[in-house]
Amino acid sequence: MVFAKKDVDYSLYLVTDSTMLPPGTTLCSQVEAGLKNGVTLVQIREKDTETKKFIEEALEVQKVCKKYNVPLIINDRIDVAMAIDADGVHVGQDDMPIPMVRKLLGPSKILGWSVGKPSEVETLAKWGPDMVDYVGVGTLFSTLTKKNPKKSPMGPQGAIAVLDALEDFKASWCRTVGIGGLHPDNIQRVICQCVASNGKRSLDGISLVSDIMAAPDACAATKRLRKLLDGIKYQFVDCKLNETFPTAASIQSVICQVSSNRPLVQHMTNKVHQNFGANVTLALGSSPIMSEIESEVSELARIPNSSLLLNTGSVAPIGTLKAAISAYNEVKRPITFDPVGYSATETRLCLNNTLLTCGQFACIKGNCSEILSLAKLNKDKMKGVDASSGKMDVNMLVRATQIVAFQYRTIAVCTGEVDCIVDGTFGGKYKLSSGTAGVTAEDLPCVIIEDGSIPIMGDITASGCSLGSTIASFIGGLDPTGNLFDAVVGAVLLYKSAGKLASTRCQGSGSFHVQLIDALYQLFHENKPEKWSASLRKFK
Ligand SMILES: Cc1ncc(COP(=O)(O)OP(=O)(O)O)c(N)n1
Ligand SMILES: Cc1nc(C(=O)O)sc1CCOP(=O)(O)O
Ligand SMILES: [Mg+2]
Repeated sequence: MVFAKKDVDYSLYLVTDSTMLPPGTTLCSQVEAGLKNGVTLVQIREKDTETKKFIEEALEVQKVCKKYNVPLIINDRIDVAMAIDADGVHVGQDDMPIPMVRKLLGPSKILGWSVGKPSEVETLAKWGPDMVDYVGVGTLFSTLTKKNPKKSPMGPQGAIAVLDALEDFKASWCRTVGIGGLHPDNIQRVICQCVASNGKRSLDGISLVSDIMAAPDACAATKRLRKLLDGIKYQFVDCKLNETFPTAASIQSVICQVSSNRPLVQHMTNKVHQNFGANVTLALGSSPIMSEIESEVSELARIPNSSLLLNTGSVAPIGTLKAAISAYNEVKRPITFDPVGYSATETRLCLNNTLLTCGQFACIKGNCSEILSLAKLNKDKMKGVDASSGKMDVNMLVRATQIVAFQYRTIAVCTGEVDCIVDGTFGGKYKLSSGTAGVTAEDLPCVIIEDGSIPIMGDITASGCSLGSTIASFIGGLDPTGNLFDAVVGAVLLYKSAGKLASTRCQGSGSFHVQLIDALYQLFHENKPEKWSASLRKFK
């Protein structure tokens, strides 16, 4: 049987591994459970099996695949694929070269290649459409399944680079599956985030081993995966996404919600910010907890209206930060991420990039240097952990903020004399293959907030970090019917207006600290956004 290549469904691609079978199951029983419940492509990958047994197993699996009219791919072994007339082969960078494999297989068989970087995409594009039919894009996340891996986890950002390369090198025929450490807690985020910058393609499917092969109930495991793949909405917070543009009235409503819900704002932050952040949070009718105890993050995340502020100036162990991200994502509670000094040092760059692959953030905020670096638009290294000096072109800031919002499917905030806020959540919508149907970062909703310069804001510690406390309070205090974009915009508008008000009342930086808390308290409890000094306008 020859499968027409254009008809191959890559959406749920099971790769076998009989070394992890649960008791009472067999290679074929796990494969059949998958096929019955939505697996669309099967690859037999038995790295430690002798040829004779491998052929026997492949023939059995082939029989099951034929029953469900699903193609069978053989891993590595072109000889076995030819011997049993399998539907295709998958090889990696260290296996037989693609042109040789294609010559042996002939033109009609499906040929897959493992790809981890754009230069490998350039090669396949040069070979043209008769060589590689699909690529396995990985390793997305760390996995124990692939022994002695040669590639370190690339995260969604690495996959985006591969998707961009496929578009740049015009390899439109080539399909894509993500692979490596894929499980129900990260699949929707991967499909949502892994979109080419031109919006024209996302992954065509996900490929996995242990989530099905090691599942005691492979039927249920496959059904769960199928449901995630066939969904259209990735609701990573229990409030509304991307509804309308913020107005004074909608911001007033946010403040009413925060007042009545009194959110618990867990701060994982630097020592300098802790005390001031706690006082800012209290001024906003919210309840701060400065906890970096890993064993209690799950409990805290489950408290109604919990909200996590993750400021990577924190000295908590990375394992604790990762545990906090998972805990809040698991219960769909918001995380505000502040990548302090994003690329100021190699250590910070590695820490921030690692955390950015670990979960979904409701809001990513940073100063213009941090946002420019996150968007990979900041050529030279950041100077220290302060925002870069000098005026920034607003168009450049907007572009960088839109890129960050688009790539992380988040609400991105770029702070400075002019604040820029972009909603990259797409209302939580996601789709295999077609990405955002061509919608790009430049098309994202963007607002600008300004109130003239407030130089003294830069003369106190933790003023930027405490905007994080304000955002975390506002998004944590939302009702399920509340809107995330309204809350983030409202927080930034309030914070800038309070800064301006405090600057008119203080005698110096010492009293400015106190005046800023007073101004936040006053404006919050008055709740008259239409009277605030900062201006809010749509960009474009
Ligand atoms: C769908 C898919 N993607 C990647 C791989 C990995 O192949 P390779 O790099 O050749 O490594 P081994 O699987 O041979 O260890 C794959 N098998 N399938
Ligand atoms: C077979 C394979 N290839 C990978 C790559 O990165 O190319 S990762 C991998 C194993 C994936 O197993 P699991 O779904 O259990 O994480
Ligand atoms: Mg291989």
